[in-house]
Amino acid sequence: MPDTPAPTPAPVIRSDDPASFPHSVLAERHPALIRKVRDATPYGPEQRRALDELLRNGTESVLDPPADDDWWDTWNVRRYTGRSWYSLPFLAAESCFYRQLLRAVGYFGPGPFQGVDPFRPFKLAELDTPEAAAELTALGPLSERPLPEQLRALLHGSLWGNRADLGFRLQTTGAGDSDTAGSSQLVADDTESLLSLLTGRSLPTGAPTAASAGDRTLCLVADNAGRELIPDLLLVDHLLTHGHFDRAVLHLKPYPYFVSDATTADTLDAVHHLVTAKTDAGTRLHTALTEGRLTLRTHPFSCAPLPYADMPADLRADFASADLTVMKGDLNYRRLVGDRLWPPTTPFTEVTSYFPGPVAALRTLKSDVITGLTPRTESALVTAEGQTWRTSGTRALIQVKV
Ligand SMILES: O=P(O)(O)OC[C@@]1(O)O[C@H](CO)[C@@H](O)[C@@H]1O
Repeated sequence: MPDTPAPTPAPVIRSDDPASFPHSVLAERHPALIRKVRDATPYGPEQRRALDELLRNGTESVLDPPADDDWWDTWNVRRYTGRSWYSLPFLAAESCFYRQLLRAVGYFGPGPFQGVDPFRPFKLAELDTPEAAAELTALGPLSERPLPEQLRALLHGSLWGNRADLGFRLQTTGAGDSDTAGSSQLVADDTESLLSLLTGRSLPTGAPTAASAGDRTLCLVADNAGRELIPDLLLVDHLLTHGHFDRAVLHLKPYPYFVSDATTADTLDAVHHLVTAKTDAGTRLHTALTEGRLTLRTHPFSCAPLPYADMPADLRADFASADLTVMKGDLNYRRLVGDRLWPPTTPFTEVTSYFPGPVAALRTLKSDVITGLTPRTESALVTAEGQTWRTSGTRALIQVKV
């Protein structure tokens, strides 16, 4: 079991306040997701019964972990047995829910549905949308722009690709499709520092990057499949193709999680999609995979209900050996800074100081946690919107810790 995180003054986010965002996730989003999963795949009576049971007793009753699944012991979550789901840390409650959902559909087997991703129908549909096609069409004109401009556009494409994961759309219908990226401001913007780290130049402050010349490794901790993973892969392709990194390691989920989180199968689907669309990037990514310049990692901790501060030694060593780790998305952000109600002006660099090496967060704001705002930004947001900016998915940030 990992070490317990150091005590901190900021309270852990829970779901027990009925007016809170986390409560709505457990009370509304999870039941909606069970129904969607039930409708999307012709599961047999056994799996349907288990899904109905989860719907009936799921988050409304107390936590009842199965005796024969050691995931609950590995991450020390069996200690929550008999407690209301709403009393758990939000991160743990969600993680336990996804574990129960996968068990209900027989994902862990044995049986005919072993390894069948209940979210795959939604993920594949994502790749088939007119919006996804338009994004690929835009690659042509982009390739004629100067390289620094391309990199900046691909970086922001990867950021805004996180705008609306499939789970998010269950609750805020349509929010993910509206063109909010252009009109929204970044609430924190370390783009210049990140570009320096990505290209190996010295930082705008004049300080040299930690990266040495040559032999550079990028870790990209992916978030969602489909329309987020495609721009992530395009960014990785650009960085490898133009010599900014020699190797990239893509961290993925070992099995389906938080609806649309990317797995190995989703990554292969995305690369296949890029190849079928006859993009040069697709061909290059395919080759990079076969040559080992792009490698895939599926560490079990990626589906653990814990913050990165508790990561095991082997994962820590992975990140420590990278010249830069890029964390994509809201869930990774929650795990990176700790899923706590920090005062919004708490420095990002302080809460991530434990991280072994330079790390960047690219995230649209879809949950309460936030760090690294200036007092001015915070008060402007609150004056304009109260607290809705925290969870609406219309704001974003780029933050860097060197
Ligand atoms: O990591 P992602 O895909 O950007 O976001 C995951 C997410 O939708 O899931 C949680 C609610 O289920 C929220 O915290 C968050 O907005």
